Amino acid sequence: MATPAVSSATAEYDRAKEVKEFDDSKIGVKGLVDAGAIIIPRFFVHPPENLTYLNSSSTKEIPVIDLADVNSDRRSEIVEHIRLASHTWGFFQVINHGIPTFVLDETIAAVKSFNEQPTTWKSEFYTRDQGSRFRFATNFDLFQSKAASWRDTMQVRMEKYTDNIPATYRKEILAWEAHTKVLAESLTELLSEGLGVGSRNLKELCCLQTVGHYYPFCPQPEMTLGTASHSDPGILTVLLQDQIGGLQVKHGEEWIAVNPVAGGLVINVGDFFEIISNDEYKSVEHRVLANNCREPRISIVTFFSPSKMGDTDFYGPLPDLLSPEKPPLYRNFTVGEYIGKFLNKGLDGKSYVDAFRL
Ligand SMILES: O=C(O)CCC(=O)C(=O)O
Ligand SMILES: [Fe+2]
Repeated sequence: MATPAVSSATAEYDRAKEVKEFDDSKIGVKGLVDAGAIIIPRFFVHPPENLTYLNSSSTKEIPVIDLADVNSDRRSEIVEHIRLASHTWGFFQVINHGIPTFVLDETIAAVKSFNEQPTTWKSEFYTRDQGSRFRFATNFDLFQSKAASWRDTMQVRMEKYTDNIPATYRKEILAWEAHTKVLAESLTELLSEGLGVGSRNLKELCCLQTVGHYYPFCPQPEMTLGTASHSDPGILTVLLQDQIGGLQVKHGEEWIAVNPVAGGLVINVGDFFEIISNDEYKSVEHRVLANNCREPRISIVTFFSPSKMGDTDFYGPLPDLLSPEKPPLYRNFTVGEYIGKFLNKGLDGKSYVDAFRL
């Protein structure tokens, strides 16, 4: 008797069960590696269309911008450099940004150390509870995405209280956030100058959220990703990576490696900035390859997002940028409407800005 074909519904069911078992184990991807996995669970396998150009051979590089003389008569030159980078790439790196090297090193060390604590201790923090100020989990979109990615993430939600951050790492994370906030404000100013609009509105707009990613060695790096392709939803992102590499940014049809620059930070424009700049700045898709090194890859990412999230707080292209020749390219919308779309679908390769395009 012929074996009945497995219906896709059954396959979906099995997948859901396996994902849940993994999530319930609270061991994270690192736990799988520690247990000696040489084959990745099938729910981590990405479809071929996600895995194109994994070994990108392009020699192009995103711009590296030196901020050392930002308060000298070179300022307008730097503003133009940043404007152009944000327009054509949506990504650039900064050096001499004012954050001391020891702060960068200690932040990376703290995230590494947290992830390398015994699984039983770490699993106490493993949760998907959005209300929790400090948490740890494999992929925030594990249950929404079509394929899981080979990384674990700790997430800090900054508010008045910081006592949920484990004491051992509190000092490092708070120092990183304090420094990054100053840098992001100064970048927002430079980006506003590039648009020819005042920066006050944007500065007031921002609240921040930090994640620390841990990409352990992946035994089958050609079958999965570390982070699936996406664009960041917020205004601006500041990203600190160690020396392993693997971050790639989409440029036309190509994937370009964002190679680590010693002491540098990666800056990228988020979807909100693309919209309020009326497409002057681009929010660009990026992804991280599954790590094929024995050494884990660590990155710390701080997202600056609109803080006013009420039902009556509308966002859209900045009125100063509009004229009869330059009509708005987007309708106005609330942050809630936007984030709802993001959380429902997870990282699925493209941004949601088109949902608001006129
Ligand atoms: O780990 C990285 O380098 C990038 C992560 C990322 O794109 C994100 O968290 O939005
Ligand atoms: Fe991102």
